[in-house]
Amino acid sequence: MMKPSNRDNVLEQFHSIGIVGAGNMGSQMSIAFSELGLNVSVWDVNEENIDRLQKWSQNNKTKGGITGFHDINDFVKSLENEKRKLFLFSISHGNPTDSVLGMIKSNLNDGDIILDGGNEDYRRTQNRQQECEKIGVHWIGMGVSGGYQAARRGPSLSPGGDAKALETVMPLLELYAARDPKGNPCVARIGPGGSGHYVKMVHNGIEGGMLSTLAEAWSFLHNGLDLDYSAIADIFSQWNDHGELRGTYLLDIAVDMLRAKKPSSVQDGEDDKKEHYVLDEVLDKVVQDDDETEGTPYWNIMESASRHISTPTLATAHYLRVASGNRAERLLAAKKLHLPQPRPIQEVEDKGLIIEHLRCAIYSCFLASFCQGLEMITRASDDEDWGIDLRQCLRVWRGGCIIQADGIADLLEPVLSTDHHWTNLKHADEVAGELHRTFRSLKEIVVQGTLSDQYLPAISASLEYLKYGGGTTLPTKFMEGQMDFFGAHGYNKPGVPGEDPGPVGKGPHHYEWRPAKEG
Ligand SMILES: NC(=O)C1=CN([C@@H]2O[C@H](COP(=O)(O)OP(=O)(O)OC[C@H]3O[C@@H](n4cnc5c(N)ncnc54)[C@H](OP(=O)(O)O)[C@@H]3O)[C@@H](O)[C@H]2O)C=CC1
Ligand SMILES: O=C(CO)[C@H](O)[C@H](O)COP(=O)(O)O
Repeated sequence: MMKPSNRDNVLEQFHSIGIVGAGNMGSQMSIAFSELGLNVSVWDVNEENIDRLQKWSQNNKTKGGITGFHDINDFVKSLENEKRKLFLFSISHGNPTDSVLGMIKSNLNDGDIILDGGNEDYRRTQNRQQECEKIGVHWIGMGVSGGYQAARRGPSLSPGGDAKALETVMPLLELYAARDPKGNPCVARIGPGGSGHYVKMVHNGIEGGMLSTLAEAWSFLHNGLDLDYSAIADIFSQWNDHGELRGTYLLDIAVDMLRAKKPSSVQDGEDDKKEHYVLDEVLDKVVQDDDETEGTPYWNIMESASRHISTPTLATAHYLRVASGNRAERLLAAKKLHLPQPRPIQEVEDKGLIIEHLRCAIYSCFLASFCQGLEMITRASDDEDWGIDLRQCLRVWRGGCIIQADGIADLLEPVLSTDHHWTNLKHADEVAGELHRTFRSLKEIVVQGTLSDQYLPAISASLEYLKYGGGTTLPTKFMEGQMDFFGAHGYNKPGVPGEDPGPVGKGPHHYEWRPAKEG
């Protein structure tokens, strides 16, 4: 935990910060930094956002104060008195970020630092780093996790970029970041280049796998076991309290979400003394990405495919979202397909036992999501020479972020604390032991769920991931034969040294399975 004297030292170095963007995240970051004692200047292309924040600041005095600007040049000028200007961007990724950089670039000086706290494709981050380097400015791609509330009380941060610039800003970031249960700040220097944004992208991939698994579990309990929201909230609360799923942020918020009720209005067709669950006014459409407002799950899929990492839980979670987003198309397909809908599981002898299987299955899927994500990070770090230490990723994810899962972090911490270079976490005895132990439950849930037509995309993808990711004789033997038949792609032979198992590489053998007809 940072001592008060350290805090004063930090504030001696950083008097002010310029925040670009006053939307969900930027507005709360502005308040947080002014509460820490910095003078906050803030600009947003959307003037209403600035006016709203300015009004808040007039009614709520903070230590440092907040000054909103409509004019971007005045905004940059307000930071001129500092030894170096420090900016924090929190706006839409891609072209909007490029356009704002373009607007302020001529007013930047050698030594200025820009923290990009939005989500971003790491390659675009690296392009900006190169562009800024030419004028001595440091662009740091910084993953920020925990949502708008954490942006105010302290998020989990994964900054990546120039080592010296990172060293400069770390004391301030440590002051701002969330704390883990031991009081350590959830921020670490991830590495050079776009490594920080890469790690945040993977965080969001794991987040997707966990979100889908939990949504499927909620539906299983509600439709398959006929439990009401209040009963499901109680179950989630127990799971979050102790055992392998303890300290899982998404379970924690699920409990409150399942209990949230509001008065029904006359427009709802109810009399105004009645209440309804807020969840019941939420449609099943997840539209981010479908409407181009996000990119992280999509980047995850592209990344895992291009780096040859099998990430079915993360990918399938995203495809569920995509299918959910286009509800009109889905409803039309439903009319044509006439498929059975999720229904109560028949002849349940022991509901408690199924619920316990479900708990273990969720744990297995969460663990599978972490394995897939961490494997992506290792591969990218090796390819890009980033030297990412997985322990630091885990440290950043210990508190304040969406994928906080104390039980899983406690399992992974000793594994990652060894010097072993983990390219595949299923090779770790502790992880493999847990995946083995929970496998039967995972299978049981997929079987029971399939028989009663539950939705199980991430859960069944995790089961298959474990089956084929740890399989000894896959059906791909047949696939490889067919590919050699039609494409002369070559194959490796069983039991031949250098081929079995051999490196990942094209086999030297070809067979004329059906000799071509002459003439
Ligand atoms: N919400 C969350 O939980 C988290 C979000 N993030 C990331 O943080 C960033 C901000 O997210 P959030 O605050 O939720 O988003 P908001 O939509 O609330 O805010 C985005 C801001 O960017 C502005 N913007 C859009 N286009 C441009 C442009 N061309 N030039 C300048 N500004 C522009 C928007 O203005 P306008 O209103 O006019 O569109 C808005 O003020 C995103 O990159 C997001 O991925 C990261 C972690 C968590
Ligand atoms: O970054 C986040 C959380 O960590 C944001 O909430 C983000 O908007 C989530 O959306 P997506 O799943 O589309 O990335």
